[in-house]
Amino acid sequence: KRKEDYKLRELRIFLRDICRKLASNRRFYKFTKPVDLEEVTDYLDIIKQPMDLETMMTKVDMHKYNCAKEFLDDIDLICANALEYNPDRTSSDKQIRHEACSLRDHAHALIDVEMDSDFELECQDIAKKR
Ligand SMILES: COC(=O)N1C[C@@H]2C[C@@H]3O[C@]2(Cc2nccnc23)C1
Repeated sequence: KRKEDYKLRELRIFLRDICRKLASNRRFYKFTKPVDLEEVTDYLDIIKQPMDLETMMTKVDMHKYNCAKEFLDDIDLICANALEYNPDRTSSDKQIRHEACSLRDHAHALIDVEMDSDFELECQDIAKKR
């Protein structure tokens, strides 16, 4: 329906801005592009559903997100993947796990601050029907 499509267009504009802010934060550099599978040859043995911020920006443009919760589910996937692939008590693993938790918390905080909660509830109703 036309009114629903206007709401989803507003959601896409909002999600592109969130994605841009996260991808421009140097702390989240490791999460901006897919893990290089030629460099990290065992990555897909461990991580069954890779995700990154560039892929998420493409998904926004392809109308894959019908509410902010679906967007945050992919942010949570980026974080869970990093915790799973980098579990050791080495400083490098600890650092990427910290960065992943920071990405997750920043994303949820940005959406809670900038998103009208009634608007998200309307989007979640649209998402259920699609
Ligand atoms: C989201 O990013 C990650 O989970 N990782 C894990 C990989 C292990 C380590 O760091 C990553 C990239 C990399 N490339 C070459 C050699 N070693 C590494 C980034």
